[in-house]
Amino acid sequence: MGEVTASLPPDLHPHTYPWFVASKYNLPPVFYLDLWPAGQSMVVIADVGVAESVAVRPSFPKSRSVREVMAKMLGDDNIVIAEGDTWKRLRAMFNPGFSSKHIMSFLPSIVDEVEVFRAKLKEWASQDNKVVRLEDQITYLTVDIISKVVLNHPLNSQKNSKNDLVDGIRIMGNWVGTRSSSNLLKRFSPRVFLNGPWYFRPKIDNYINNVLDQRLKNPSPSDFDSISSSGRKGRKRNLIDLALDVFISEADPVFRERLLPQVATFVFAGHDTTSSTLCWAYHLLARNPHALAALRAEHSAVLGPDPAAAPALLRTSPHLLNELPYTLAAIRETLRLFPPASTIREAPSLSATIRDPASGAPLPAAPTEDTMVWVLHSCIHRSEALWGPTVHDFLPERFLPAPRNVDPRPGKGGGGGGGDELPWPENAWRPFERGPRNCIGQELALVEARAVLALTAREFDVRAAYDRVGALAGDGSTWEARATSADALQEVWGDPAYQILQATAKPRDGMPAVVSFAKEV
Ligand code: HEM
Repeated sequence: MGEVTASLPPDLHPHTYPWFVASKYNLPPVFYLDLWPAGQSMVVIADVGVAESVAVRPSFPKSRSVREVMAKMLGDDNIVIAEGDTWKRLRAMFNPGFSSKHIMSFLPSIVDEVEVFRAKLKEWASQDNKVVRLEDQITYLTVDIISKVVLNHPLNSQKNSKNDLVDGIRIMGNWVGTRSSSNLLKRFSPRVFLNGPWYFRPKIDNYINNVLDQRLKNPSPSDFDSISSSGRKGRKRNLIDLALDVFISEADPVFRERLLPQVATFVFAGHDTTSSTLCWAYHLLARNPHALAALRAEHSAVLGPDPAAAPALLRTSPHLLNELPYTLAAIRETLRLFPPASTIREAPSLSATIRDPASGAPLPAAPTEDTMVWVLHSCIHRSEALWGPTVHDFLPERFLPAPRNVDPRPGKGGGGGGGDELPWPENAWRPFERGPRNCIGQELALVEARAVLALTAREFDVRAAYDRVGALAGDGSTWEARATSADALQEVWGDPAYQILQATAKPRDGMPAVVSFAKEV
């Protein structure tokens, strides 16, 4: 392990290391990793069949370490860590609010927020070579969107980035990264205490409580009308309305107390993974001109030649978002290469339920007491055995239906026009996990990501600029506390952009980037 860590950046996300360990020692797709004293020992699951028998049938409970962190950050019994009947009731209450039809009814509000972001891109592109922290900026966009979807509350953090909710959630994300750091000095530094939930949770709770008070006093605000996906005007139901329905029908006396952690969880889980995904999408598109060209061509074909007319068109014809298969494929491919999350479970004993992936025989004794059972998306998504020799390449085509699911790059088996069919193994794409505890917000994430790319990718080139990270020193971002040391190794898979742990997996240093007006690719 020491040799592997020495060859990688010290702040690399813990979910990336096992891939390198497995490759170096040619390990099977299920193996133990003992990280003591730096962390809890774990069973790494990089086999799709075994992943299914941990997360899908049956679906084992979330691991103790995840429960502890999430409870501290967002409150006990929040939907991500709740189990049994408590979880079932919450999931049933909120599922309808995340159906694709329901999510599409929010598209006009999403487009409004993307327009604010688009104006900012325009401003940055007009300033010669300005460097921005892309992750910060996209987070303001995604947190504003989730606040509208959950609470119908305009956070306006894109226009004024400071408020207790956004600051608190971001600084606590930092706390998660530092408290799990393999650097023990960092892990036990006073900063960990000061940036932790002890200080920020009350602020976050207070902010949400104030919004909830207003909402509960006024359950039917007049600004609820929206254009539905069918084009009809109707009343949009925020997640909070769905919860209110249950409150009214069941007269639940502890409703308010239980609602707070759910709202905090939706705001947290609903912005940060989507924001990283968009950073990676811009980055990968910039590095892969063939994909950027195909994406732009699709936008022109479906949304018309004038990018400035696209926001109005999407507001009145939300269904057009479903006619962008290449854009969706590009987002799926982004999530394959840079999955922002995964699932860590607690299984009583793996031998009781799972079979050896190679022989199909029951596993020999595989004790899992006090062990994290980690379905590792970063290993499954980068397995050459599953995805073939192009596993590290960005090829959205693999997610297109036949006959378009071929490698389009010259010389790849098709005599200059592409030709090799790209594998997409069943169940091996699992960024939202699968089974009953899969991501409730996946439809929202995919709608948001498509809307952002559809309304910005044609007009702007957005490029990571790690060589300019110094220009961001002193910018007051929460990223400053985690700035990568200039002496440290700064590349993984030949890319200066790699994932670090900051609540979820985020691009290091918040992805310094330069925005310019689009050139032909
Ligand atoms: C690209 C964006 C996203 C990714 C990659 C992602 C990924 C995941 C994953 C892997 C899980 C399973 C976690 C586990 O088993 O411990 C999960 C669960 C969850 N996600 Fe997401 N997520 C995304 C966006 C969202 C959004 C927009 C929301 C909106 C509120 C959301 C809300 C949740 C919730 C509430 C759960 C827990 C569901 C349950 O246990 O019933 N996520 N997500």
